Amino acid sequence: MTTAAVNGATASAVLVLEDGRVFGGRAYGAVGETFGEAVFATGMTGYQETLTDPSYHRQVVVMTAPHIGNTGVNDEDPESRRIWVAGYVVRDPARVPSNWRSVRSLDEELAAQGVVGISGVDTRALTRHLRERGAMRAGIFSGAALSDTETLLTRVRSAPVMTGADLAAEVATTEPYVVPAIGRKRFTVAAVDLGIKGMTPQRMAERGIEVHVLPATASLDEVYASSPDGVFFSNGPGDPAAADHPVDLMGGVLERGTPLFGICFGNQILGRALGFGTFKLKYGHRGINQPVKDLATGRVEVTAHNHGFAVDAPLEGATETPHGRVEVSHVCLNDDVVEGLRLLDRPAFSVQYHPEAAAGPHDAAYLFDRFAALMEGQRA
Ligand SMILES: NC(=O)CC[C@H](N)C(=O)O
Repeated sequence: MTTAAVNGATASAVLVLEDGRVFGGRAYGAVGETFGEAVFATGMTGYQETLTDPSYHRQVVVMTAPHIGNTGVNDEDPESRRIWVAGYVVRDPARVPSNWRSVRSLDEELAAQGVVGISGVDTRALTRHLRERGAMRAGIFSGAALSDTETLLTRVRSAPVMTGADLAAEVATTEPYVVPAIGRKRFTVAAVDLGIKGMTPQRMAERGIEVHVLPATASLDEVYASSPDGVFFSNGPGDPAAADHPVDLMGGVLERGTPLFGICFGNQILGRALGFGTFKLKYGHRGINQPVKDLATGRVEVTAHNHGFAVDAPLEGATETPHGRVEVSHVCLNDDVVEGLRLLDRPAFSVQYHPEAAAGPHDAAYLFDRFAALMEGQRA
């Protein structure tokens, strides 16, 4: 086996961070090399949903939970058609997966999909490093890709950065498709796919909504082709500051006054469409137990998050925008980051977190009901 030197010891795979820190481990999943932004995710469960969330495109995901792969891989839990993470970092992979739904091991699945990973990493030290220094570029190298640290570091430092990356169209559907309502059809929604997770249209379908999922590049005419009762903007990868087309598209929807709902990237797009800026968080929110406060009710929800950027808006009071007044509706109790926006003069709102909860707690499922109520209200 090819080995590389890390702190005088040998390793069959290395993780090289752009600031020069190197972690040794063993090849996990596919053997080779990969580059991306190193970020940590704290969910104790739901690794399949994490791996297949298109918002993780171009990111090297570090799992803080020490045992990964225990329940293997099943064919029901993926949130999209493939694994999107650019690389995967774990401490202690399951040797023998065990679950009634499991059809193969995670190691096999990563290898089959060509996802380069590394195991045996001191993920606590790595997470503390990323928390202190911030998310940064990284490379994982194993097999023939191993080389001296200087060479690998030069390559990591020439990989693309996340800031300014316009990635939605790389992961979104290229063809429109329809997710039928379950039971009686009550509403039609046009959903702009910026990297949508499969559970999102599912949660709408469960509420009698027929969802017309459209490519990220859809025009305003295409959005309105199905005569929708509401328009939805999904989660997705990349920097919202680079997502000019979705911002323009949303501006058109706001002008028409159609009920509007956005999740995660969709919240950042709403922020921009209203004239707010967005900024990069030092290390982001990625996990399934983040406390969020609904400022209108004072109620605290435990929620799923996956975001590295945030909207820059005042937490208190209403702000005048070209589309009427807006207020921050939700805030993260860990760090006061904006977690939701609500327009006061238009039927439009969005959240930075994940009410579809795949994986994660279902505290925020009421937001899909709120969207249905907005559409009901417009009809009356
Ligand atoms: N899950 C998402 O929609 C993520 C949005 C954006 N790419 C961010 O990292 O903040």
